[in-house]
Amino acid sequence: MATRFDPTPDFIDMLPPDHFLALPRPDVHNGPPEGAPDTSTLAAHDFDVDTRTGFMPPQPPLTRLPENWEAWEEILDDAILRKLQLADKPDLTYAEKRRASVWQARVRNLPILPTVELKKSEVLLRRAHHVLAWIMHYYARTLPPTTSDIRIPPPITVPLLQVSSHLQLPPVLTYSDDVLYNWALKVPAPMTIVSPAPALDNLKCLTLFTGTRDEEEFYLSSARIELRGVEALSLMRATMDEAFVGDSIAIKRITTYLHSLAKVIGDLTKLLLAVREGCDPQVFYNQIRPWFRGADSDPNRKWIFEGLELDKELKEPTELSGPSAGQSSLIHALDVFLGVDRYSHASHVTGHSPHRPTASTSIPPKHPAAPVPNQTPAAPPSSVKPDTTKPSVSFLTRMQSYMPRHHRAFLRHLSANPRPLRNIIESSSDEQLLEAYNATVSALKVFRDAHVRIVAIYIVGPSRRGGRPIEETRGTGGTNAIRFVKSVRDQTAGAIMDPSTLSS
Ligand code: HEM
Repeated sequence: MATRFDPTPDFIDMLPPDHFLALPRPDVHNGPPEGAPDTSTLAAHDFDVDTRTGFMPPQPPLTRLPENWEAWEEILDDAILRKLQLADKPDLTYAEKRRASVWQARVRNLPILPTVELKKSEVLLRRAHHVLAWIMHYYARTLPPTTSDIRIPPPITVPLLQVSSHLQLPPVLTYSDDVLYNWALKVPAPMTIVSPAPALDNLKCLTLFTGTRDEEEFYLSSARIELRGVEALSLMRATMDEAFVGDSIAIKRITTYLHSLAKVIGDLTKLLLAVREGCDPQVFYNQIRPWFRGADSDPNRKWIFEGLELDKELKEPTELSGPSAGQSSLIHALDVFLGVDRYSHASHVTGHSPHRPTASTSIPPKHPAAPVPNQTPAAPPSSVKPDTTKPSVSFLTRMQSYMPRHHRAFLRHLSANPRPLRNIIESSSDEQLLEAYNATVSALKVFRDAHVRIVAIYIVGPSRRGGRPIEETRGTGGTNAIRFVKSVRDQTAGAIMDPSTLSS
């Protein structure tokens, strides 16, 4: 959001103590000495949020690691080339089984490549996480369903856990691997000093499990939402600037910004629904989605990370949900900015079925490298019955630990806004401002209405055809899918403000 520049220690000293550039970077491992700026990424100082591409990187992500790590790239290429199939595919042939087992043996025989040199570059680390997590999901999902445990071999465990620890991400495929850092331009951009934002129809993906257009469109629908959402981020920033001024002109401007924000959210809804144009629900449910499943989706098999003893710094991972767009920082940012998060992220919105807890319900949300952010006090609307399941951390809060650490820091910064929007509305007694706020929250609720429809089309419908009961239909993030997305939608509606809350 902030313009990029190169802060020097002198500059840092001149900043007010609460300025975001002066804030400590609590989530950086082995960071710079106290008081010195962190230059571990080009964009560290602006939370890696770009004015043109938002939470997506401004340059297309790295497509291949340097030669030292070519063995990982090759084994991923090989998985794609062999067209590896899901082990629980109903009509799996002998040849397909054989291809998978030969590939798995290659993975087990890989050398354990050192990761020290990767740690010099955020871009290398991201690509390494992408490649290793992709290999791990290929490996786990091609193991015969009869295998008692899913054992991840040391050549994957050791580097994946090292890289993940450095990035402060769980060692599993995340939204950043399959959306944020999984794109390239179809037609290369013209050479200019500042590259323009990619056009929404000029994107393709780098890595796919199935090679289908359906899978590519599934990831790209989120990528397009991220890019269209950039205007939302700039409207948030403009609103926060006006809130600082706080006079009647500022209130009028905020009113206009909120109406614009409602329109942007309307566009996000259209982009979400457009996933139906390129991604077939049956293909999604039966061929694509099973690749994403993390440990949460394996209640009867344990995931065992072999080789932990080879590096004493490594710890048994606890956060192992599959990737979910619930990890999109953009949607979280909208929630936080609008003050909807105290409803949608409330601790009872866990997404878990009370009678059938998932593996993750027993996992405390304490991935050491990815701390779960503080909870805002829950304020559920009276019409929504709280879920009585145990875990006290909401699904959405837990999903923040799967986001790139700079984006997590951005959300934390946004939550610490000293002039929260709802307070401004309550104290302004301005009916037009209230109307604009409610229109924006309603637009977000409409987005979530559409999302409920998408989950019904892509998960509930196909699962019914397969004869599985709706109550057992899980999201890749481990939630009881339809029940959870409906609950977040209802909580969003609960944030609409009653005119009687205005001070007279
Ligand atoms: C075929 C397309 C999609 C399907 C089937 C789908 C499915 C789901 C499911 C099952 C969940 C529950 C959480 C979990 O266990 O993973 C979820 C959550 C979520 N999804 Fe999607 N999703 C789709 C597309 C998208 C897109 C394009 C976005 C926008 C970036 C999005 C944003 C979210 C968000 C923000 C949540 C958390 C709940 C909320 O805040 O409302 N989804 N999705």
